[in-house]
Amino acid sequence: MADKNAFPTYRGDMEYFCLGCGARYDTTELHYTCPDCGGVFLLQDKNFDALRETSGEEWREIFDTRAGSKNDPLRGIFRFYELMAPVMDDKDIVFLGEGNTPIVQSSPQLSAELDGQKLAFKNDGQNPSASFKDRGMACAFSFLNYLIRTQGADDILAVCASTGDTSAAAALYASYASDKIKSAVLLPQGKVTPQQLAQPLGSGATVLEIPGVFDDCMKVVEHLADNYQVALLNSKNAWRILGQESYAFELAQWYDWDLEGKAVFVPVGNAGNITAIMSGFLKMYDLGIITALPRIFGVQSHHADPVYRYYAEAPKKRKYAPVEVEPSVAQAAMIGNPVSFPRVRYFAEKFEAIAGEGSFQVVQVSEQDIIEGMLLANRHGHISCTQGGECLAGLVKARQLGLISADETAILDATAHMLKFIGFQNMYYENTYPAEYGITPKPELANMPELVIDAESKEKLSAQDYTVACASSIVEKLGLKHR
Ligand SMILES: N[C@@H](CCOP(=O)(O)O)C(=O)O
Repeated sequence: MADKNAFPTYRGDMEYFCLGCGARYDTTELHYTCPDCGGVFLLQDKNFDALRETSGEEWREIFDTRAGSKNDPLRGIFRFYELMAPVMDDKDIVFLGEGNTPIVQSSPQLSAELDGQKLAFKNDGQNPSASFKDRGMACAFSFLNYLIRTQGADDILAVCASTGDTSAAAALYASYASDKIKSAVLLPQGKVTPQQLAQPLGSGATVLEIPGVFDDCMKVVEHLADNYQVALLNSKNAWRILGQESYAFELAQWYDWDLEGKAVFVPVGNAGNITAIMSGFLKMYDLGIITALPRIFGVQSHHADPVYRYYAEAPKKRKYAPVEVEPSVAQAAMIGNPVSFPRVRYFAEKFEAIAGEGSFQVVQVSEQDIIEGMLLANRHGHISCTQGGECLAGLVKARQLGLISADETAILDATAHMLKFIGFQNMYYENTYPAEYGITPKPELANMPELVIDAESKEKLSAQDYTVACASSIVEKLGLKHR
């Protein structure tokens, strides 16, 4: 019987593997891109075969037992330690409560509105900085701690470009992990929500802005990482990808490791998340922990859709090209040149090789569909961000295209907390969208506060009469009946 509190004794031997030229590098230093060809890296465990000595059933039991662990390093994403980044010691692991986010079944009414579709949201906005990025940061910062402990690394400046979630997460974990780590974040001026902007400021990071979009910021931090001593915390950093694989592990565990008839919808921005999710499912499949892969649907807005465009072409005609983005309410995915595109292509091929054609698809949705997807979900008791709304819109689109049936359970990735993106709801209700979004609010969906009594009337009333007048006005508005 596995001990739920025992930190694993297994240690992997991780190496960087370049998807461009196949070069391999050891992990004694941080790499982001291949020094030989500039390609992106994946991290692979040279000892992975040793994990096959444990059966799928035994792994399931180990992870189920650890789910009840009272040992902090194992309480979050690192309960799947052997599958992720098995080089750190327990003392390296940063645990801020990330992971274990719930999968909430859709309300019966929402399912009925969607023609009987089975669906659920995985609420990754319930992570500490209110987005899925915390999964990746927990892993990447734990690895920085490992470098500090094993190699005496000191005075680390963690940098990232961000649309808002990555910077919030990087700043939070940097402020907690070690006094040897400082954080600086680079944001596209005016294109990060006020809530997201407040997060790195509150965590004490240096917050820098430039005019432009996320893609411009990404190029700048890539330049910094190529030429200066900084630690890049975007998902180009392959340690981030490993942490984000935990989304797939948790999802499988939630469904008791049975993924038959499941389809996972993921918004695609910089494409690190869909990469990690596919990688996670493939690892579990490889080890017999799951015996069926779920189908994967990437979703992109028509205002930021390079990955959709690529897969819309017939396989032989496909040619990747970045796009110029236009304003998007799915602001976290407003990215025209996703750095993880080569990783998506790599894992999508593997998915299709195992699960066949149709196991990986990308659908495109409109801005109008995205915001109304969010509003629809939240009116039925969910806490979906605009990216969750994008997934809902993607599900509707997939149904329209006949790509999914009502009986398949769609799990939608609500990547962040709705409150981070609440300004987009307000703009819809107040009908204040700039024309570039291409959104026309439906007046019947608007919901605004109603003043019960004005300040001038209040002035003229005694305290008791004021209470009665307010109550009378409410009675009239709501049509209440006497008891
Ligand atoms: N939407 C992201 C964009 C950067 O993504 P990353 O996963 O590569 O860090 C953000 O929140 O900044």
